[in-house]
Amino acid sequence: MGSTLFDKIWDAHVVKEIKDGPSVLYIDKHLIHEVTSPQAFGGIEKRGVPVFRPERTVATPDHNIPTIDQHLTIKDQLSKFQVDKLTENCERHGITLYGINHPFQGIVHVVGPQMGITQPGMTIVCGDSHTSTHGAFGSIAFGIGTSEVEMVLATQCIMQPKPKKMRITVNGDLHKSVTAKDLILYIISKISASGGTGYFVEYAGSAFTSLSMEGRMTVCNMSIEMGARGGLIAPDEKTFEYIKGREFAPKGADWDKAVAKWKQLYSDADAKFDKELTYDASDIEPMITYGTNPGMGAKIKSHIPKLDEMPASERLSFEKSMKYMGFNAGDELQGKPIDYVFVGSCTNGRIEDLRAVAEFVKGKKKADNITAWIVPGSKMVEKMAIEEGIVATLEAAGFKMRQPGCSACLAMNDDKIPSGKYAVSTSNRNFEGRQGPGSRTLLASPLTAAAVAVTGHLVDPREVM
Ligand SMILES: CC(C)[C@H](C(=O)O)[C@@H](O)C(=O)O
Ligand code: SF4
Repeated sequence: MGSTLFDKIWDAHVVKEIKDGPSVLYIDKHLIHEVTSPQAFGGIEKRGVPVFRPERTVATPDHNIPTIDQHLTIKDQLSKFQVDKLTENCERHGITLYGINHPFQGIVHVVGPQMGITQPGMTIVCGDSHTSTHGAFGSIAFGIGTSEVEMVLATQCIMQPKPKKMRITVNGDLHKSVTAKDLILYIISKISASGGTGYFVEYAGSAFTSLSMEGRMTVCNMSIEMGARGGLIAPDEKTFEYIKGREFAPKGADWDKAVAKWKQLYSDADAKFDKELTYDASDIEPMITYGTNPGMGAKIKSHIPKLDEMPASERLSFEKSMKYMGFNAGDELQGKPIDYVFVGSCTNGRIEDLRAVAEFVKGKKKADNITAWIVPGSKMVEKMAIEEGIVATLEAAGFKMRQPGCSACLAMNDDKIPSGKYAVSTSNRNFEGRQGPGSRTLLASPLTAAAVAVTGHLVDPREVM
């Protein structure tokens, strides 16, 4: 029997199998940020253990940093402490740090791919659930907890039980103006926010292979929002083209050798998955979430489910969610007034996302009732956005440009959506209070976010193009 892509990579990294227990897995790349690393460094220092392979870890601050006046000292004391700690720890242990104001700084999951650190066939971990993003390059990438961060620092390995394997195939072509974000929101709305629990997902089929690398990252990023351990896509020419020439990409003869190896990374025709799901791309339309988990999504042109359309077991939590959102079962989605638009995050804060927004709003103005924030995913994205005239276009339309970071995706800094306000957000989580206490989040694609910014209410972008 053939092997899945996941198995091929996993098996090549097992250092030791423990009978009926987890495997000891070698980790090629370890990314760290300021939130989940301080205790891990504290742990190894207490034990007097050095960082085993410091050159395999790369650090950048992203969650706690302000997105205004980054050249000044961070005002919030807790945030300053976290970011300073990361700097000190990296200095002490000889770890590469792209600190605040460094030209390579950014959200950790934007930084890895943009630097060519993320490559096919690797195992990549980070103390952050959206590490699944890197699976877009055909790698096994997943989030780990702080104690595992400590394990990786000390040994470059972790103990992991092998997840089950699921393949999600979407055949056919996506309609025009239907994006990667709509594709993944559609899948999560079908299988629910827990439908992937216990699995590592491989995405296959023309709907995924036709996506850009940015689009594939958006899809893999949200694997965790269906409860999966991670998600990956077999690498192809697009993948190689994207990596080629980047800072840490193999060069010269090493490049040819690497590509030859990467070309072996696919699931064999007779590989067996524990679960297979198949969808048709032509059924997918621009999507929006209306509730308080990413599985509560619908086509923008449809309506919030009526109570009798819900399974009886879900009605209570659905009603609670509707109360929080200030919506009613059965409501039409289009036309609902919105207060904020947030374009950014590791899901949709890359250059392609900013381009899509700029292209839509060019020559238009944001609606008066909307506050629109654009937060580039990294300094490199910010630089490109300035050079390409994207920043000028967006500012002329009344959008506020911020500096790179996680920002209002989780509001660990000052970028908070006020209580009771509605935000259409290109991020990945719509939990209660995620974007600030009492904030109400509706997840959408950058294109939908742009259309909402211009009209001031929920709208299918195709109706205003
Ligand atoms: C702070 C961090 C640990 C967290 C995560 O793991 O995902 C954050 O990035 C998030 O998106 O909620
Ligand atoms: S942008 Fe959002 S989802 Fe991504 S790492 Fe930051 S907080 Fe987490």
